[in-house]
Amino acid sequence: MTPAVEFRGVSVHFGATQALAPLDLSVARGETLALLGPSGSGKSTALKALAGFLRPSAGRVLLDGQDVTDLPPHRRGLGVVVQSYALFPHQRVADNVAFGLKARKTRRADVPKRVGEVLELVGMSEYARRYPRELSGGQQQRVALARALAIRPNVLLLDEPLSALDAALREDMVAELLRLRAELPDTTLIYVTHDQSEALALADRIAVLRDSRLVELGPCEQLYRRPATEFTASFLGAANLIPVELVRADGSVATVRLAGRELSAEPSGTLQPERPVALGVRPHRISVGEPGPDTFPALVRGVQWRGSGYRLDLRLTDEVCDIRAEVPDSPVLPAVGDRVGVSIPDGCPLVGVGG
Ligand SMILES: Nc1ncnc2c1ncn2[C@@H]1O[C@H](COP(=O)(O)OP(=O)(O)OP(=O)(O)O)[C@@H](O)[C@H]1O
Repeated sequence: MTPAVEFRGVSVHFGATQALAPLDLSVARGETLALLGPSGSGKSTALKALAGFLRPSAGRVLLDGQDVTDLPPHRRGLGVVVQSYALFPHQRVADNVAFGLKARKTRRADVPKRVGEVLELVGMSEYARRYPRELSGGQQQRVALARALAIRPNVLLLDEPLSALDAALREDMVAELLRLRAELPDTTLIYVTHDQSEALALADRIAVLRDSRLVELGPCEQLYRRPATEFTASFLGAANLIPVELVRADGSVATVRLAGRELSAEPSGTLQPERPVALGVRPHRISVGEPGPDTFPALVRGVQWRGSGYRLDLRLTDEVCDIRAEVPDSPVLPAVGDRVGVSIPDGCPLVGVGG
């Protein structure tokens, strides 16, 4: 089937700076793709090239199989929501939402009905006559969404849409977006974020960007459970990367050695024979207890209360490797300076390091 969105070798330069290395990426109709990466990794640049806000230095952008590289933004038929809601302050909510419809010369008589429909969709019907300043941040963001949806776009682009909101509101908005998602099954959604939990919650697939390059692309669960690169492992879920020695690799199972003990691991991606490897261990999968013959000796270097549990900063003493553990609240909690025993489960992903 023809992809809804296709980047074909799209690259962007600003003078000598490469903001986006040649990107090849297809997004299916109805799919949600998250572009995830740290600040400056090229996410917004990719989105702007797609929206037509900047012209690629090379490559083509296709929508539904049509080359739109030379079309201005308003002729691409995309819905766009950016971080700062960019509502018109002197217009009421309903007029803000109607803006795109009028610009597209929608029949006058159809405008109020369409505005009503999308305000209903985002749960803002009662606020149609308010001004943006009379709304909370979350409500303004809903209006911005309604405005983008009013033109019934096949593709909706969201650039860090929740980053101006506080943590609790962000979580509510993720739930809202999921509900909206279910109501618009044919709309393709491209969601730019540096927040891995938003990407995991919303996306079907995640494209991980680093230093202007796509480093990994795949379904959320695959990237989380079997990241192919150390970067994805550490960025998506903040895995500890513990250097280990590869004893043998046999398809989907490998045996590794850490501090003289063997563990089984799951190699993801291709392991290069000469390249060092690391075990990607999520902080919540590490357990901490009394030192014993089946545990790795460690020194407690930091204890932080996190409400629902504790974060422990530990040094594996045999390996001189620092790791983080997240442990539930417990009556017997280690203190800084304590010597403890760390257990690492079998089956953690094994990734190549460097290169
Ligand atoms: N107009 C510009 N002129 C020069 N360099 C730019 C311009 N826009 C972006 N860049 C550079 O291109 C690179 C990618 O920027 P981009 O905004 O796409 O990153 P991002 O991943 O969206 O970051 P953030 O999460 O901080 O928004 C960065 O190194 C940035 O400094």
